[in-house]
Amino acid sequence: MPDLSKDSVDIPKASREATSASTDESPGISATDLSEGVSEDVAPIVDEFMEQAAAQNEAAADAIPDTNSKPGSYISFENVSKSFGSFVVLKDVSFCVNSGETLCILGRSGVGKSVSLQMLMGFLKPDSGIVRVAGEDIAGFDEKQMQEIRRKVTMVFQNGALFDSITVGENVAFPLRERRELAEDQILQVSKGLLEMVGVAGMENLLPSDLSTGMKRSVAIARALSSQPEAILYDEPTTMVDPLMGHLLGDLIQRLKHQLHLTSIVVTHDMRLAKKLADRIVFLHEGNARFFGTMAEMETSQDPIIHEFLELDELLLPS
Ligand SMILES: Nc1ncnc2c1ncn2[C@@H]1O[C@H](COP(=O)(O)OP(=O)(O)OP(=O)(O)O)[C@@H](O)[C@H]1O
Repeated sequence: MPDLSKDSVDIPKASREATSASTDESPGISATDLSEGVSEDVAPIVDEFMEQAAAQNEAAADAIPDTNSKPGSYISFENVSKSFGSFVVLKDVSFCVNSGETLCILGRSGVGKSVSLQMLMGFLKPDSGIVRVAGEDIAGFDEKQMQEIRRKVTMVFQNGALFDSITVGENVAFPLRERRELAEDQILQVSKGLLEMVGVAGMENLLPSDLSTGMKRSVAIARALSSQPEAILYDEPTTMVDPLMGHLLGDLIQRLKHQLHLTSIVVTHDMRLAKKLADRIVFLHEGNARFFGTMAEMETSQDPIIHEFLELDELLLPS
């Protein structure tokens, strides 16, 4: 099996405290289970690539400084405010995501969900408050420092944001080529395997314009994985796709979390997805983080605004 690591680092097995609040942990699953269904010729290299990513993510979690003797959050908003002119979008908003956990950001249209993601990526700056990513306060970061953060935290946009003029395979290979750590044949094998893993096998030679919305999103996830990120931010991953594709994308995000110890933030209107994925939820309403807690806590909340939101969802999407 090829040694994928340029600087072969002996990463210690993570000994950190388990911080996940979810009830569906799958401790028996390893990174290699992700390559189930990947063709035999590329499975070994994909397994090794994924094991390397999982080990890096465990080491990254260990590297987050503790806060008050507790494991620190990988991502947090601390009293963040953001306005455009006189229009206040976020007012003193706080929430956090621990390493390996999934946070879902919920709320009606226009409450600042996408603005929050853009601040985490450094595309927008907060007016006040602290935005912490990978444990670091990024408020004062310049573009070069943000590029370093974007190596660790990547975003999957609604439209996939693929490069239109190059093939699907080249899109997925792009981050691998940039890193210059693999030989060309290894790059092709990893790209092929990642596409098979996310359910779009054999599409390497197509252009993004040949794909459906759901397929573009799957390819965008494969491209995100090829950069071995520590965290992925998903903007409305199941919007505008059919229920089956939505289900497949949800399952994929879930498997990546468990098998790669990926930290995830999912902006969604899809309560079924939130129920499936969220360790915690932040519910934005009129500029405030109206609720921050688990789905079970949200469902038993006495807050009339939360009630109304959940009831409306039941009406629109009866189970
Ligand atoms: N760059 C910008 N300049 C001015 N206003 C902006 C900018 N970006 C976002 N806004 C405004 O901020 C508000 C929040 O936008 P945002 O896209 O975060 O909403 P959202 O919660 O993601 O909504 P949706 O669920 O409809 O996508 C909106 O009123 C939007 O018009």
